[in-house]
Amino acid sequence: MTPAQPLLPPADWRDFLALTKPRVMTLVVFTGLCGMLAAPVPVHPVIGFAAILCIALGAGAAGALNQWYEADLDAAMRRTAQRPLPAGRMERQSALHFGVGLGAFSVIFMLFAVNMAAAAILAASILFYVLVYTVWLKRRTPQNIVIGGAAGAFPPLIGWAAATGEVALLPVLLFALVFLWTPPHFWALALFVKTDYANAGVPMLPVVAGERTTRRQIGLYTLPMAAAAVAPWPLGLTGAIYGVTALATTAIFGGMAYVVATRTTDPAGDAMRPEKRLFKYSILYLFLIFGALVADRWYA
Ligand code: HEM
Ligand SMILES: CC(C)=CCC/C(C)=C/CC/C(C)=C/COP(=O)(O)OP(=O)(O)O
Repeated sequence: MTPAQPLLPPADWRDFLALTKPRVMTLVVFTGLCGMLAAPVPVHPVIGFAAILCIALGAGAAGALNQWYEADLDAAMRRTAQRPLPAGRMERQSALHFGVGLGAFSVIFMLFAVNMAAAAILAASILFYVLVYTVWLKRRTPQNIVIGGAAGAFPPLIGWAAATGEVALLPVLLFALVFLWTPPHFWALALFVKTDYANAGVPMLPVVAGERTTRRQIGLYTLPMAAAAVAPWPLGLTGAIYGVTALATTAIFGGMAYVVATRTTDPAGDAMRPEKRLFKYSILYLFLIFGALVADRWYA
């Protein structure tokens, strides 16, 4: 008979918050909010608040279920070893119950307080992140983040659907923008935390295909991403505030991606490696471009 495992002390609220990956969630919520505010239909503030709350809770639930499933990987990586499960501050079961409960609540609340379309897309994005990305693809293929990254591209569609009850060309282009943005965003980071993924046995592109291929792929994905970013203006879906901001911020993104794509060695003395600069800018970029979308709708 094996001795009973000692029970962990009850986890702190901060540990439950950490399960929701709150820093990544800020951008997920922001793109959802902007998708909602860019819709041609004004939303009642209470409905709008409920929709954004549901996106935040749903994304948080997805983050918790991701951490429940991959506590072993998180334990093997320096960047993630201090999360509540690998650090031993929480039982795995607690993370599972928290994730399932929060996810179910977010979808049901969205259904009754907002509408069916928004609830259905929210449910799809939670399931996509947890089942398609985390369970199915992450440990199997370096294309994991290309396909699985679709989960993080849904929020602008959810926001739009919350306002209008349907989807349209503009939110589909916003989905495409975030979808095509994800590989440069993530692979830029993966270039400088490559050893972490190698240690954990996760087949991320720099580990499996090497640095040169990863750099080239970052450059390649940036081209259709730029097209998706700028397209709403010539298509007449937005005005010049969005168009000019998209052109300028995307040109900067393109320039940085070009440097990353064509760099072969890590030059000594470079204070910040180009891929680190691109990763940081990728986050600012989405904030700026989605912010411009709302400014364009409201002030044009
Ligand atoms: C499968 C796709 C993605 C992967 C694998 C990925 C991975 C990562 C990783 C590993 C980090 C760094 C550290 C961390 O905070 O855990 C990060 C940071 C970040 N990601 Fe992503 N990401 C993806 C998609 C997205 C999407 C769709 C968004 C939002 C639209 C996003 C927003 C952010 C933000 C805001 C940060 C900075 C967090 C901070 O300040 O610490 N990511 N991402
Ligand atoms: C609306 C909704 C349900 C959205 C959820 C989708 C979401 C939060 C997408 C962002 C993707 C993300 C955080 C990937 C992190 O990868 P990882 O899990 O491999 O990162 P890690 O190594 O830090 O655990």
